[in-house]
Amino acid sequence: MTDQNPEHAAIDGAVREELERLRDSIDNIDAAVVHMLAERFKCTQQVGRLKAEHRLPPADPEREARQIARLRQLAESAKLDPAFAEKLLNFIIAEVIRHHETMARA
Ligand SMILES: O=C(O)C(=O)C[C@]1(C(=O)O)C=C[C@@H](O)C=C1
Repeated sequence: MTDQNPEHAAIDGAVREELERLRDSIDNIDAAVVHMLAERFKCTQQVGRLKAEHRLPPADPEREARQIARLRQLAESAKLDPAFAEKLLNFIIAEVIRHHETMARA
């Protein structure tokens, strides 16, 4: 059944506009996240090279513990779920360690 009420059509239009505006912001934020991650990986690539050259272990669990504690605090003050922030950092670091291990083998 189609809605014939023109007032509803106007509301739908406003909702669609609001959705589009929010999605534009989401797309901008996602682009910023990708660019920031790319910069982070450029840094960790250099760390990986340094570690491989000097035979240092790919992972540093003490450094990770400090990063996680710091990020959880930042998340809390930003009203972001600290558990989510921790999971995200662990996910990123796991990928970095994988890269470091590949470099150490090369
Ligand atoms: O700081 C280091 O030693 C790194 O190798 C970088 C990094 C990170 O991605 O932040 C990755 C692996 C380590 O376990 C700790 C931190």
